[in-house]
Amino acid sequence: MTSRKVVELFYDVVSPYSWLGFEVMCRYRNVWNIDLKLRPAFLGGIMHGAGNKPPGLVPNKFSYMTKDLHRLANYFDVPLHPPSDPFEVMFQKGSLSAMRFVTAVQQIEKGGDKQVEQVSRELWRRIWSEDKDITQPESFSEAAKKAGLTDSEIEEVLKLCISQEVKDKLKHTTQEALNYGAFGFPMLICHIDGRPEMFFGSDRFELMANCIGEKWLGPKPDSSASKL
Ligand SMILES: N[C@@H](CCC(=O)N[C@@H](CS)C(=O)NCC(=O)O)C(=O)O
Repeated sequence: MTSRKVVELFYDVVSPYSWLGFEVMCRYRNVWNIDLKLRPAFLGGIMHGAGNKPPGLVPNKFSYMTKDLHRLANYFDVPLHPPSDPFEVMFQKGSLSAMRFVTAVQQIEKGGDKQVEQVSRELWRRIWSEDKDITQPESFSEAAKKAGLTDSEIEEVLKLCISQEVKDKLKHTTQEALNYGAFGFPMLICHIDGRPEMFFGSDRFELMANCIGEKWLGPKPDSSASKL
């Protein structure tokens, strides 16, 4: 039996704070004694289901977040640059089809989650670094190609992502996040002694490390400290 603690990361590529949390967890997955599970979900469904509103809709929060994200991009060393029209990108175009695409990638990936990791990263790069579209099939193809999927895998995923099976899977994961108490992303669930402990945000790693008996070594832990 493994002694690794299971840590689930619920995220949506529309969320810049999720990108930060995602990169940190990917850096720590071989440093901490954890089994990281990537849980792509739909932030719009979380907001609706939890009766919450995106923080960017409050003007003062929006201008604070713009500065905050600039500082955090440097601190975490993630190439985050807001799109020219964040409102259009986040609230009009949204991420439903993108998250169905990521869900479909997870569905076809057998053994590990390298492809889900790379495709998620490429979609974040498009929306939150390069100001590119993440709603059209051509955009998904480009992201998946950069992530290393073959042409036939991309064709399969593009078919799968409009299927009822994938729509239901994304709904189900989003509902699981709500059941854990989600009201926003990123959300991390640490399974400690059979109990799920929930952490919200990319700014709770020090506390989370303390709860799982690990050390927070800053945003870029030396991978030579790996326990593997
Ligand atoms: N303090 C958190 C903020 C995270 C955050 O604002 N996430 C947004 C999505 S990008 C959200 O879902 N917010 C819900 C809320 O603040 O209630 C962090 O540093 O990561």
